[in-house]
Amino acid sequence: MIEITALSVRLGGREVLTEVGLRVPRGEWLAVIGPNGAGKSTLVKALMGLVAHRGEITLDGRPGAALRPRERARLVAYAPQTPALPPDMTVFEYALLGRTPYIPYLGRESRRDKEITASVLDRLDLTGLAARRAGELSGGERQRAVLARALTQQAPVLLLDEPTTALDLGHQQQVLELVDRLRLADGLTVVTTLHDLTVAGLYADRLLLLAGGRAVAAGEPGQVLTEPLVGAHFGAHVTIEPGPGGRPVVQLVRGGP
Ligand SMILES: Nc1ncnc2c1ncn2[C@@H]1O[C@H](COP(=O)(O)OP(=O)(O)OP(=O)(O)O)[C@@H](O)[C@H]1O
Repeated sequence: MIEITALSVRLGGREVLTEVGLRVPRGEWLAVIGPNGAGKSTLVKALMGLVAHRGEITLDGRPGAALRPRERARLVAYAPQTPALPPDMTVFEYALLGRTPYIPYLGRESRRDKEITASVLDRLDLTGLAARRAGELSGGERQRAVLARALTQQAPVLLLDEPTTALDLGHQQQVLELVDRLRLADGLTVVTTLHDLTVAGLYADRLLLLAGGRAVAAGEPGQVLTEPLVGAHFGAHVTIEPGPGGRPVVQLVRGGP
C-alpha cells in the first residue's frame, strides 16, 4: 500500500533524510520513532507530497508525484503535528472540511457528509464541542479536532504526526483504540510518528527507527525496542522488558545516562 525507495530530502541546505526505504502493506500500522530532529515529520510530509524529495514514493500502487490533490486527499488523510486551525471556524465546520474531496465542485456538503462528521465527532468525544470555535479550544481538544478532520476524510491511508502528545491518558487510549479499530474493520494503513516508545510498541505492527535522517532499525517492536538500540540512538538509559502480550515496555532508569 505504501512503498518508499531511497527517499532523500534536503531542507535549508542540509540533508535531513538519506536513502530511507520502507514498505507498509495494506492494513498494517507502522510507527516511526526516533530522537528529536531525526526526520520523522519530514518523512510523513514527504508521503503527503509536502516537501521536495529524491527517490520513489508509491501509494496504493501509484506514484505519489503523479497524484492530483483531490486524488491524494481521497487516498491519504494527514493529521499534522502543529496544524493551523482557522480560529473562527467551529469544530463541526472544521471536521467537515475532511469531506471536501467528495463534494462536487461548486457543490455543497450532503446530509451524509454531515452524518459522517457527527459520527466521527462522537467517537472522539467532541460532540459537546461541535459548536465551539477552534480558537477557543485547549491543546488536547485542538488535537482531537484535527484527528476528526483526518478521519472524516475516510481515506484508506492515515498519516498521523504525533497524534497523542497533547492528550491526557484516557483520550490517548481513545484515539489509539479508535485508529486500531478502523484499521481492523476497514483495512486502513496507518503511519504514525510517536515519541512514547511503549505506546508505539503496543499498537504498531512494525517500527521504523530513524536517527540522523537514516533508517537505523526496522522490524517488529521487540526487534527495534532493545536496550542497546534505544540507548545508542536516544542517548537514554532504559530498561526494556516484555509486558502483557509480550510487547516491550520501556522504562527510564533514574540517575542515567
Ligand atoms: N523547513 C526547514 N528548513 C530547514 N531545516 C528543517 C526544516 N524543517 C525541518 N528541518 C530540520 O530537519 C530535521 C528533521 O526535522 P523533523 O521535523 O523531520 O524531525 P522530527 O524527527 O520530526 O523531530 P521531533 O521529534 O523534534 O518532532 C531537523 O534537524 C530540523 O531542524
